[in-house]
Amino acid sequence: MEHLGLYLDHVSVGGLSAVSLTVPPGAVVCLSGPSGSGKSRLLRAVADLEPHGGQVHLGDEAQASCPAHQWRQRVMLVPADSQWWFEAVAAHFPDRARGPVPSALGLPPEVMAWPISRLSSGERQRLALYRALVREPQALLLDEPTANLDGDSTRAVEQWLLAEIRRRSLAVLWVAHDPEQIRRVADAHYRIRGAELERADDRD
Ligand SMILES: Nc1ncnc2c1ncn2[C@@H]1O[C@H](COP(=O)(O)OP(=O)(O)OP(=O)(O)O)[C@@H](O)[C@H]1O
Repeated sequence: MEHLGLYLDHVSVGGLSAVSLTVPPGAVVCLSGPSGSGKSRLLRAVADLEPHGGQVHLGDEAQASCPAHQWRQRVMLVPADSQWWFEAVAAHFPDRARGPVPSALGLPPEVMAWPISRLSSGERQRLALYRALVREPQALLLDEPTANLDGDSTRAVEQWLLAEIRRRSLAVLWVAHDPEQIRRVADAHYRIRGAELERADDRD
């Protein structure tokens, strides 16, 4: 598969104006900022789920010239609260992914047979990440992907995600609050300050 970067060119949504940044293929760009500063809305704009100003490109393809459902398949949002439609976990996965889930997720082999209703928030979050990856996107938009996990699970999921991101050369925008996590996973880190994004120096 072709390796494509994600490019935001003067994207404006809500209180954020003119956000420009580049996410190279295989790289993680972290976004942080106060609660309510617009991180989730920015991800939704990049996923073409929210009206916005400016342009987003995946490689040389413009979001505006791509049908929304195709764009969202290629630039996939994993929201903080994942949505599930069917009763069983397996029904949300293609046949080829209904076997055992990766061991790094810390879930038992029978998880695919479980009803969605019994999943804990952390189990849902890990399965939502796996569901996104098996759909083979080219870019991932992760909204606090480990928010419901304990420290050990967080480390395991981070390592698994990073290995998949490198192996698949995915361009990744990753919203995170924890400075330690940002240090571990980010190739670049931007912080929202007021209406703007500023490059953060992680030694401060
Ligand atoms: N569709 C919408 N229309 C108008 N305002 C909205 C809409 N969606 C969210 N907002 C507002 O935009 C602001 C930014 O919301 P957003 O969810 O992006 O924040 P956030 O930075 O992700 O916060 P948190 O860290 O708490 O998740 C909030 O004040 C929110 O109430």
